[in-house]
Amino acid sequence: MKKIAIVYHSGYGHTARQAEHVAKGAASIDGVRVQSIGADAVDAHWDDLAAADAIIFGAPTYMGSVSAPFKSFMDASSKVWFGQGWKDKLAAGFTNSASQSGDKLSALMQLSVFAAQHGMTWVNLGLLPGNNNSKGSVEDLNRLGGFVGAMAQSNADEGAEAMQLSDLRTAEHLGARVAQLALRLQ
Ligand SMILES: Cc1cc2nc3c(=O)[nH]c(=O)nc-3n(C[C@H](O)[C@H](O)[C@H](O)COP(=O)(O)O)c2cc1C
Repeated sequence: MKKIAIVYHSGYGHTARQAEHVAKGAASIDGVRVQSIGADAVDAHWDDLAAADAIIFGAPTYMGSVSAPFKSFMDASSKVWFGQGWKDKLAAGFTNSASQSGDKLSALMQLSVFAAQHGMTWVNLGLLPGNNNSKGSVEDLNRLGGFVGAMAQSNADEGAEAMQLSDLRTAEHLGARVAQLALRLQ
């Protein structure tokens, strides 16, 4: 069994829903066990992260970067960094924000640099952009056109239940991709 951990923060539930779909995608692959961990509850789960084959990081984009509780988790992980305890594990990332762009790429770049500092191997989204030609639509997978990780956009005046299904399917794709790659590294 390959172990996939998802560490995420969500202030208002949108990124939590995105995380659920990353987990759903990973769990759809045989031979994989998935564990979702709230970034603010990580203290009970350092051993689980040490045992994981892959860790997928997720945070909402707040002020053009990952949210503060997620950054606290990043800083707390420096204890692991000293011993390079996550070296060569797979890593991937996802983020969600209100604007179509909203500087989500900045948050994903933070996550990928974070993974690199830990010596992890970054898994990109592996999808061509959707909704970028005259036949495209918001229903397209990867409609926001990210490459580094999975993006989702949530209207500022709506709850997580109103999130775009295409963004949730894109999250599922990322989870499944990480699980498949983890299995390839037997
Ligand atoms: C403090 C704060 C800062 C935010 N900054 C951004 C931003 O930089 N770009 C953006 O598009 N949306 C921004 N938003 C909107 C959130 O990204 C959006 O509401 C998101 O769906 C929240 O995810 P969550 O429910 O998982 O917390 C911000 C929201 C808050 C509360």
